[in-house]
Amino acid sequence: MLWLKDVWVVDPSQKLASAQSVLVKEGKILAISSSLTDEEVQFKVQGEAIETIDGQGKLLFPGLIDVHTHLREPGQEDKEDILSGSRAAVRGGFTTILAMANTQPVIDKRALAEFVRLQGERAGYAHVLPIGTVTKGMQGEELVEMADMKEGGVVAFSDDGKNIQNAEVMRLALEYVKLTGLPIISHCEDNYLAGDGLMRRGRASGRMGLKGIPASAESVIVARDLILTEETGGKLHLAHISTAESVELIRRAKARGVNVTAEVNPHHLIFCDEDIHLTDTALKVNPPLASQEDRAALIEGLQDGTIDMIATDHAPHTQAEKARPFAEAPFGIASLETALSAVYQYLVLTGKLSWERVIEAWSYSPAERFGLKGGTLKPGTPADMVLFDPGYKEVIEPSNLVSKARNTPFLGKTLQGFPVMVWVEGRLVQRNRMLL
Ligand SMILES: NC(=O)N[C@@H](CC(=O)O)C(=O)O
Ligand SMILES: [Zn+2]
Repeated sequence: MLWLKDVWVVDPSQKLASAQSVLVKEGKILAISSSLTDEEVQFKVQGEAIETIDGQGKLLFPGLIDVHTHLREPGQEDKEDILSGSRAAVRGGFTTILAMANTQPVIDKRALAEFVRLQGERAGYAHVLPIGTVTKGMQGEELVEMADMKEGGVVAFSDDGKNIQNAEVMRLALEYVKLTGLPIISHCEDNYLAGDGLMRRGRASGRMGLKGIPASAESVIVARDLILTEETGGKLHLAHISTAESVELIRRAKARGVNVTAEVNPHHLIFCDEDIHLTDTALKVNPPLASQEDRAALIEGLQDGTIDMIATDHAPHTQAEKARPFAEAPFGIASLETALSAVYQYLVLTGKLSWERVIEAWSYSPAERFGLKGGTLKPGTPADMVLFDPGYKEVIEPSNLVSKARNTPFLGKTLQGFPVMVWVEGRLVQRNRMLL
C-alpha cells in the first residue's frame, strides 16, 4: 500500500489540478481525495503496511503515453534497443510507448509484432506496444494482414519514416483498417516535393545555402489523407505535424467531422529553422524545423485542440552517423529523456502552454485515441504515474543518459523539472532519477 500525501495532482481525465492524497493498492489507484485523514486511511488499509510519500512541492500525473518512438529493435540495436529505449522512457516520464515499425526487418507480420511486445514485457519498464506497417516490406504497395496483426498486439498501422506515395494504396488502407477499428498513422511527405532537401525551405535555408524542403511537401499529403479519410470513413492519425498550413487543413477537416487526430513533436514547438547550424546535426530532423510563424501556429493548434497530442518521435542514431557532414547525417532527434523537461521549461514555465493541456495531450488523448489503458488516475485504473519535481535540475550528458543515443540538442545543457519517481502498474521503476 502506497500513500502519496499532499501532492499537486494534474489529471485532466478527472478535471483535477489541485492538492490531493492518493492511495495505491495492488497496482491500482484505490482512492484519490483532497481530505483523507489518517483514520480514514487506516480504515481503508485494514492493518496493511503503508509506505508514505510526502508529495509537497511536487506534481503527480498519469504516466505519459508516447505514440511515436523509434526503438530500432530488431535490426539496428547499435542505435537503440527495446530495453534501452524503454528504460529511457521511464526516466523521461513515459509509462507506455508505441514502437514504430520501421525496424529491420520492418514489423509487417504478426510474429514480428509479437516479438516487439514480448521484448517490451521482458524488459519490464514502460509498456511497449507495437505499431505494424501499413504495407508489406514498407514498400507502399501491398497491404499487410491487418486483422492478424491486431491479434498479435499492434495498436496502429504506419509506414512512418516513409510516406505512402500511391493514393490508391492509402485509400485502400483507410478502407480496410475500419475492420480493425485501429488508426492509420500517416508520415505526410511528398517524395518529389521533398526531393533531397536537408532543411525547411525558407529564409534560413537560403542564407545557409542548404537545399530546402518546401512546406507543401507536408501539406499536400495532409490534404490528400484528409480527403481520403472523409471519403472512406477510416481513422487517421497524422504524425509530426510541422507547418501552419497543415494545422489549418486539420482545423477545417475537424470542423467537417473528419475522423482525424494529429500530433506535434516537442522540437517543433521549441526550435525553428533559424536554430540550425551546419556544424551541428542534432537539429537535422524530418519533418524539418519550420519557421517561427509555423511554430506559433503549432502552439496555437495544440492549445485549441486542433492538434490532439504531443509525441516525441524519439529517433535514436549512432554518434558516428550523426558526426557525418550535415548533408549525409541521418534525420532524427533522440528525445525520450529530455522531452518532458524541455516542454516544461520552454513552454509551461514561459506561459505558452498550461500543465493541464500538456498532460492531457501526452496521456489522456493518446489513451483515448488508441484505445489504451492509462492516461488517467481514476480509482480502479492501473497506477501508471509520475511524480515530477519542478525544481530538479540535471545536466544532459552521456554519463546520465540511459538511451544508447546521444543525438539530442540539449547535450551539455542543464534542464529543469524532471520525473523523480515513476510507477508502472504500481511498481516503482525509477526513484531519484535512478532506474530500479
Ligand atoms: N523523424 C526522423 O527524422 N526520423 C525518423 C523517421 C520518422 O519519424 O519519420 C527515424 O526513423 O529516424
Ligand atoms: Zn515520420
